[in-house]
Amino acid sequence: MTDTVDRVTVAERAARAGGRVAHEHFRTGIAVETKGGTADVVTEADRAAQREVIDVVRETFPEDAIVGEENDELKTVPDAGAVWIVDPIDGTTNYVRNDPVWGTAVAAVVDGDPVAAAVAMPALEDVYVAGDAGAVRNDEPIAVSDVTDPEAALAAPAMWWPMDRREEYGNACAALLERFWDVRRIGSAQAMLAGIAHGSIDGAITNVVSHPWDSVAGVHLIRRAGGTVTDLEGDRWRHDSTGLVASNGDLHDELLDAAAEIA
Ligand SMILES: O=P(O)(O)OC[C@H]1O[C@](O)(COP(=O)(O)O)[C@@H](O)[C@@H]1O
Ligand SMILES: [Mg+2]
Repeated sequence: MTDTVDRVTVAERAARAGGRVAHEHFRTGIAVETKGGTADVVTEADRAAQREVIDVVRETFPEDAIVGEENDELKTVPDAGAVWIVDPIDGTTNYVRNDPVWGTAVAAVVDGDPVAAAVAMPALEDVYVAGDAGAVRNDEPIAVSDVTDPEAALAAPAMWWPMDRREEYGNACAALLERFWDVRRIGSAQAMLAGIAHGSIDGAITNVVSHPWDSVAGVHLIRRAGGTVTDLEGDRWRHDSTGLVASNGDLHDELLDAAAEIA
């Protein structure tokens, strides 16, 4: 039986490998497809990168379940057992518009609890890893910000609200702008959560149910970097929670207040 340290090593190896495949196709004019007739975009690079991630995971953990954004992998996280969660390109809209803010996210959970995570951002030459010891970027320890004054803080409306919930999206932005210095929206949820983990962003709110591939790796990074992630009630966030409130810890109550105004 392999242990948590092996899962951290494999998460990093798989994210780097998937990210390498995606990066080979970056800024090459790859064909852009849409999912379900919406502006939700996908490319052959997403599918190829996911296959690469899964191949690397399977070398060491052939029996574990796999949740993945693309293809016909599982779409929800089983409650029991060891599971890998893969977003081959988080920020595909950025990717197809030649913006370097996108990443390959890999998380490992056991019985619903994250034990390892890695987010590779090859176009920025950054790799984030969270394991038992803490969180690192390019092997250097990272930590959440020490901003305590809301009026000096940067916060993000997180994830995505469908067209029939745009009023809530507006409410989230308004609630943040009333309290904080400014908002951030960078187009990749995992990159944004990694931003909270390394201190470039101080918090984030949403009232939607996040896709596990958009959230679990980044949530684990934030916790390992000293931050806090809860649901809208302030209870510990899980992959199936409704809503997500992430922060550097000090600003958490202020962010919970903002999140309560979304709906
Ligand atoms: O909060 P941010 O950084 O602006 O990004 C949010 C966006 O990132 C995403 O995670 C991108 O997802 P995909 O590119 O994997 O579809 C979306 O859920 C959301 O639209
Ligand atoms: Mg995604």
